[in-house]
Amino acid sequence: MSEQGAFFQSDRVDQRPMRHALLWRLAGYLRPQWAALLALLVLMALGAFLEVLPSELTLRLINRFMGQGSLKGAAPMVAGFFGVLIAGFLVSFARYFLLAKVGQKAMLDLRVQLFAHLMGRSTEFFHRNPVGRLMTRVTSDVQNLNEMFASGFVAIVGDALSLLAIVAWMFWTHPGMALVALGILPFLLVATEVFRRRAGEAFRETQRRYAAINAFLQEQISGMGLVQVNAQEAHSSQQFRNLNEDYFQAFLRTIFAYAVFFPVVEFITSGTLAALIFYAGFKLQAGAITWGLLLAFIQQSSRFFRPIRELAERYNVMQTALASSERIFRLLDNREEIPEAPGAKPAVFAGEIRFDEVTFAYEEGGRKVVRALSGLIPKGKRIAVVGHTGAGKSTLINLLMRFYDVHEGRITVDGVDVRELKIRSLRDLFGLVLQDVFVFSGTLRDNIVLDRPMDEARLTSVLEQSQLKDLVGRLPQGLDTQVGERGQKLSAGERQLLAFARMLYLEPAVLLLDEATANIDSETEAKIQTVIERVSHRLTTFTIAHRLSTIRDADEIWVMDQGALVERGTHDGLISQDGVYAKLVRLQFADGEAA
Ligand SMILES: Nc1ncnc2c1ncn2[C@@H]1O[C@H](COP(=O)(O)OP(=O)(O)OP(=O)(O)O)[C@@H](O)[C@H]1O
Repeated sequence: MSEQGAFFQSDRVDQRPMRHALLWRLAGYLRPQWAALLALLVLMALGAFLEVLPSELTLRLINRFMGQGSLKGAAPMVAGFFGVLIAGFLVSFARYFLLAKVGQKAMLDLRVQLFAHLMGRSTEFFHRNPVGRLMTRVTSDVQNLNEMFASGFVAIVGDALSLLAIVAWMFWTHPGMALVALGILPFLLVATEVFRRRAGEAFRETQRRYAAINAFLQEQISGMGLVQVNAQEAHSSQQFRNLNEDYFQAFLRTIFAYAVFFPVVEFITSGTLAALIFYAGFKLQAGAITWGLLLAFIQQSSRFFRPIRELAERYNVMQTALASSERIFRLLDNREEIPEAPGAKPAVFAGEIRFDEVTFAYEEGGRKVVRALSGLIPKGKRIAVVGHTGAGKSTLINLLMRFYDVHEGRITVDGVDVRELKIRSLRDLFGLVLQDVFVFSGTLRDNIVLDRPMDEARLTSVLEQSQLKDLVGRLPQGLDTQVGERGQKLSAGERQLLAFARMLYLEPAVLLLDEATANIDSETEAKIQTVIERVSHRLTTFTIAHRLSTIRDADEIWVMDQGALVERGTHDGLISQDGVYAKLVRLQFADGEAA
């Protein structure tokens, strides 16, 4: 299956989800706005009443004044007629505004809830769910729900009230004529049902194709550099073209269904009008009805068809929205999170962090990435981890920070299992500097301080310590320089220095460092080394080292191989052992790096 195919598959939901449960849950988002909903109901009832009133007035005006051959005394009725029209306008305005407000407010709550929920998911969850798909949940799926609130739920009640008012008026005025007008119903229902089936599937297909275009765009634009470097432009353009062609075809099928449905409804409507006039002709001849009544009936009949036609359209909107809500609720029900023990304690690090026979695999029953690893990180010491690519070094950081939980063994901070500690306080112990530094769009200052309280003195000292002072001095707007999305305006080395500044501002107890392997010029490299030197005198450091030259002074070096700790000791000790570490050093030396 193609990637897009997989995307559709994963986004496809049962078209017949448990509707009642879904609707009930959705209604929960409207419940806090019960007062506005009540007002809407009143407005809709009023609107339905105001819709039949003009016909009643027409009937009376014609019967009374056409019969008497003069318009004397008609002024109050005509004024009343205009009054009703103006009131109808005002009610319709208030109804529209309130309806949109209720829908948007519900969406606001849902989007905020979704984002908060996303922030609570585990790292594993994000590894398994592509960004594009999660974006769709919070944006277009929520938008579909808005359609449902705006033109679904509440509007259906409005349509039903209108229908009720019209039918009631018809029967009250002339039951015989009402029955003729209602004779249209079976035909209209059959046409609507056929349309609903045809258009419904085409409409959902359009939505899926549109989601695929979004997902493709998201991926391609984020990876545009790679597309251009690998001369993939033509291929990508073709893929994009294919996706759009699919969307176009699906859209045409939807439009076809609409294009057939509306003329059919017009035809049925005209037929009914003809029947009504035919029937009324006999009645008029017999003097059983008046001209006014006939005209008022014709007026109401055309109003009567509108809500029915709209109910058919709204059905499709409801279907799409239900599918979206199913996906949204599936996300909201996702419980993949790192659990915090009920009586979790705040983390205190005064002595040591210990890995105790730790074993871990990323997937249940999968390959063990860390195997029975034991080791000690004493406060104030420098521990370095080395090993081949994929040996499991970064995984140790993931476990320390509790992005994942160990499967066997335990990790303790001053003797307390990390699973017994408050997650926030555990993570606050660590200052993380990874190879791939994430920079948010915003200023340099925002990126260092993040959401922590602003402290100018501390910031100045941090700039000094992290060797960022020169860079800030060179920039025309200094700390207020916008760094661009993902920090594009900074070099890899500058981003590293920024990560150090961010970490130092946090004042953590332990520095977790995954050394950058990216090409950094020797001047920046030297700066980074100076920062590390300074920091390591104050903090406990746990470094994943790629350049072995940088860890000669480490208090202990852990050598990992396929998840296991195979050697440990100081640089000199390990060199004299002439084992794996000595071999790694020789290899790097041969590669041209000073060992
Ligand atoms: N999220 C993940 N899901 C599944 N497997 C993973 C995940 N992250 C890492 N792995 C696998 O776990 C193993 C160890 O990865 P880890 O990142 O710890 O290695 P490393 O020693 O840090 O490598 P490098 O030096 O290249 O950064 C690798 O084989 C990797 O493919």
